Amino acid sequence: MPKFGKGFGTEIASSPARRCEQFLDLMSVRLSSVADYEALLDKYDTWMFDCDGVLWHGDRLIDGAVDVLDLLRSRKKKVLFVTNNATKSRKSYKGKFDQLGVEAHVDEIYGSAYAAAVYVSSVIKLPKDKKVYVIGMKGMEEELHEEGVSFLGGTDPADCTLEPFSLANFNLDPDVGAVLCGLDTNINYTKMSKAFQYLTRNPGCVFLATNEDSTYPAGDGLLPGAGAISAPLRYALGKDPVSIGKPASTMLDCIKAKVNFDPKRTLMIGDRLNTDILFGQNGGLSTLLVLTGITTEAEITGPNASSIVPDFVTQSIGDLRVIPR
Ligand SMILES: O=C(O)[C@H](O)[C@H](O)COP(=O)(O)O
Ligand SMILES: [Mg+2]
Repeated sequence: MPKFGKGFGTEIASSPARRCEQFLDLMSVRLSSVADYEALLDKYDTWMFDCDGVLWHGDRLIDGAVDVLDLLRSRKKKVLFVTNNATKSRKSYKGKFDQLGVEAHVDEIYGSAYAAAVYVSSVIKLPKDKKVYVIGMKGMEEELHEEGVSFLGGTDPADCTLEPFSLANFNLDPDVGAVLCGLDTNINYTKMSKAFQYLTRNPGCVFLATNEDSTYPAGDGLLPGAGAISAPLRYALGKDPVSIGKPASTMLDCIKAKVNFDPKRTLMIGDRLNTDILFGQNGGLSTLLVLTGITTEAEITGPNASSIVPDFVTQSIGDLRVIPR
């Protein structure tokens, strides 16, 4: 089983035994045999799946993903879906799973729109008379509504426009206490300008992002992600938002509030090192990287390998189909 290096710059221990432990601890394990995959099944009771790049590309399922999810459920494993994609609410994600013929239940689905709404209502406890200016889509609005948080912007036609933005005609809403920025395929200068006004003119207005993924794997290739949507605001403001999605712990806190699981017997499966794998590591989970999404072989092997090193690597989640039913 080929192995390759984890982090670099680790102080090499003096004793041979400790050196050996260090060496093994710094290595990922590339899964390849039925025994490898069966050992994962024995070791982990809870399986947390990232979605884009692991289960699907856009609306195109990754080959074998459904079979593996069915296998896990047949073995009484707890299956959870943990996505940074804020375009859909938990309920509308359930609709996507249904459309794709994948068994999933709303309380198994945790998206960054949900985590952001919980963060606004329960972590920063935005006062009820305050509002959120949304750069984002329906999913974000549905989750904010579900949490009883007032909002403006988002899918409002007045904001989804390519008309020139007129500052002279803009009425600043003094009740906006937060700007929440997520993946928004209707992004435009009006939304950026309004968000900028709130963040520079409303005292104490907080800058939040659902997640910071630079890109995401859509059906036919890569597209700019939520991180690319908030980037112009970061640059204009000269400050970063509080990012709520993976790798931050907020998402795991939302899951812990609803689901009992043992982190030591939980496996996080993802395609992006700096969100999914780091999220797992931050939460004390084991991590499995698949190469069907963002991360490439070159990022985990060779001289420029990332310092974020998953516990396990396999080409695709579909590889686990070899496990006998
Ligand atoms: O915001 C984005 O860039 C994408 O929605 C995000 O990368 C995809 O989320 P995932 O299911 O991979 O966490
Ligand atoms: Mg992904």
